[in-house]
Amino acid sequence: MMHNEYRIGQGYDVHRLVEGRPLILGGVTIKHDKGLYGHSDADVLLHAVTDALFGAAALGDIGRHFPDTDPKYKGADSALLLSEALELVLKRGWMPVNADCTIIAQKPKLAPYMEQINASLASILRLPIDCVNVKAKTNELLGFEGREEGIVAQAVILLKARS
Ligand SMILES: Nc1ccn([C@@H]2O[C@H](COP(=O)(O)O)[C@@H](O)[C@H]2O)c(=O)n1
Ligand SMILES: C[C@@]1(CO)OP(=O)(O)OP(=O)(O)OC[C@H]1O
Repeated sequence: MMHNEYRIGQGYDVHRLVEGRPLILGGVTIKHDKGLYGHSDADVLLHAVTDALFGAAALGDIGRHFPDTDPKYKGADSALLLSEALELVLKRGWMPVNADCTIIAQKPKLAPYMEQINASLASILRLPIDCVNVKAKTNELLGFEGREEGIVAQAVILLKARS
């Protein structure tokens, strides 16, 4: 039984930028000389969105459901993990209303990829395109993001009771 009709959740993730890895953001491969390091495909945006989903449904966090000690998740496609997270949330009686996200990346310029990233995220979340918004910011050369040592993603998701 639902006590509230709506729930909000937020997610955060960071991954290191290293040479010799692809850069995948929101399920989209971005042309760049470095990529994100992780046990999985290190899709920092999808990890933040997954945590926002789990948070809104009070289901814990991504590491609880998909532990980084499990060889099963080595090189895992984070789009599949987010789809699994969505199934759990739907089974709990919730459905996403909208998602709003920010990627903090000094480089590369993400504007040319934004339409594709939004479409990819909307498809994984099974939401209309106008219910998903991804923004990009540099960090004005400040801190580890500004030094291009890593990329951060933040996400907020609203859930609505299905019944
Ligand atoms: N990796 C990025 C970062 C930013 N953008 C776009 O540039 C705009 C200005 O960013 P500032 O950090 O200088 O405020 C931002 O609103 C994005 O449209 C980008 O495409 N890729
Ligand atoms: C999905 C997982 C699985 O190993 O991906 P990682 O690449 O380890 O990324 P991180 O955001 O550090 O933690 C989430 C993990 O559960």
